[in-house]
Amino acid sequence: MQLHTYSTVTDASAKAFDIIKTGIENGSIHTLGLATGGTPLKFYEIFRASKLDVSNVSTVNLDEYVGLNAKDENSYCYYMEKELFSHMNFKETFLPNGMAADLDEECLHYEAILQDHPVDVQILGIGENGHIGFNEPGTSFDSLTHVVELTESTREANKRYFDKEEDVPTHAISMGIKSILSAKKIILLAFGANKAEAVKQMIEGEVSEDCPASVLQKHPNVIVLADQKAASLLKEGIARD
Ligand SMILES: N[C@@H]1[C@@H](O)[C@H](O)[C@@H](COP(=O)(O)O)O[C@@H]1O
Repeated sequence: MQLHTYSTVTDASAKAFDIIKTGIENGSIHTLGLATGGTPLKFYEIFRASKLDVSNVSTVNLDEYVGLNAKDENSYCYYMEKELFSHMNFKETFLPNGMAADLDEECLHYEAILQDHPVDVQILGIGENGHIGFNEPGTSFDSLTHVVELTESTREANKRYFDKEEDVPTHAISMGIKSILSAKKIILLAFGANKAEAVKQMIEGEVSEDCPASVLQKHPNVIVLADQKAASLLKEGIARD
């Protein structure tokens, strides 16, 4: 795992975009894995301002809430349209459908989409409890796309986006840990002091299902782009550049 620390979110996000831009321009990125949440907002701002030609690029998103439709401002589908897709010319864009009548069927369907669109670079954020996508602590490292019951801590952390806490969905569809690890390259963004403990567990902790992000230690090509606050609990002297 490589770690790069930056003094600003903008610098770290610009680095993430540079990597993506290079890959798209040299033809090595056919499918881009995308994430939602507060963390990648600056990255998307830089991305959409670039007006990069992405007509040969497909995207797959990590997750979607169950029960929110594409017009719901809190759905990840709405978020992606607003922050990125409506500004760009992607070939095709995929998210799990949280409104599917048969959610288990939708998980299989989404996994088939992933098989057809192997992810070249996956953008990831990290939850305060170490979750990636919506894979909460305890999720099997062998998991594929599945329906998740959100933990109280995740619902609490995400309630800032909703009018009322009871509006926060209780379930989501998420790519599994195994699905995420099949990406050829992973760029994890982590910003803010509230992510410092999760970043420490991810990088220095033992690889354990108690911290889903720790599984990234086993992936051969992971770059963590963190601000200094998120990296503040890491041991002095840990490799960084
Ligand atoms: N499902 C998303 C994740 O994909 C995201 O990485 C994480 C952190 O969110 P934020 O970036 O808002 O801190 O939690 C959310 O629940």
